[in-house]
Amino acid sequence: MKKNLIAPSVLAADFGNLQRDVEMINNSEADWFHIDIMDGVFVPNISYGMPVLQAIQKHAKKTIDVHLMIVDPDRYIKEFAALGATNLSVHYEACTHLHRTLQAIKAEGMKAGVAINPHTSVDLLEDVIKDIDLVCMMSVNPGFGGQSFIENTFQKVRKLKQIIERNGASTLIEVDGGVTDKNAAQLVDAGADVLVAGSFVFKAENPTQTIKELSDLVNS
Ligand SMILES: O=C(CO)[C@@H](O)[C@H](O)COP(=O)(O)O
Repeated sequence: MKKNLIAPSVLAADFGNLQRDVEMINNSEADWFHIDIMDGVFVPNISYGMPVLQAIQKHAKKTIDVHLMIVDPDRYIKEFAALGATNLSVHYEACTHLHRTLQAIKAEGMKAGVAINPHTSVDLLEDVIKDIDLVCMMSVNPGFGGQSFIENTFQKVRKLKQIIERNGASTLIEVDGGVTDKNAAQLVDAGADVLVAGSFVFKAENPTQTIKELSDLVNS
């Protein structure tokens, strides 16, 4: 049976205690670190950039999954590779030559991801699906943590799973935004492989236990 993965979103961590929260993820049953990079242009918020990722990377002992919410992401592919990113996801809506961008990410030794906004149809990925290692499906409008999950995501995940299977691709489906214990099992049933959770983990009284419960819920 495949393992469904949990990726806590560091955006919801306590930046005053960042090393503590990184160690919490290291010592938990989480699988990946999810890192949100926002430029204030592609999305109406600015998160953090290279120096913070460098600080996280110094202590992180798991896969570093970087989600770029920036315009013209090609400019920074080499830098994210040098900073230790394992996966690099660019937004479909931010790329003019998506296929070329995916090749450039892979050429730097990273897994190539494509993030899609809630309004973007999964059908647009069919012709490039075999080149995508990971689809980061946004289940909120990107830019902020703590938003409510958009229910239409379930049918998008099902449809994307069909596209992946029809094309014999091995693309992982990651769902990002508003993930909780209320929708996690249904997302995995629909075909999701990776669940990103920010507020649900970091606002919990016991984040380590919450990660374990979420992982158990989708791996039982
Ligand atoms: O990319 C984003 C937001 O743009 C997400 O990764 C959020 O950080 C997830 O946070 P929650 O919705 O789980 O609080």
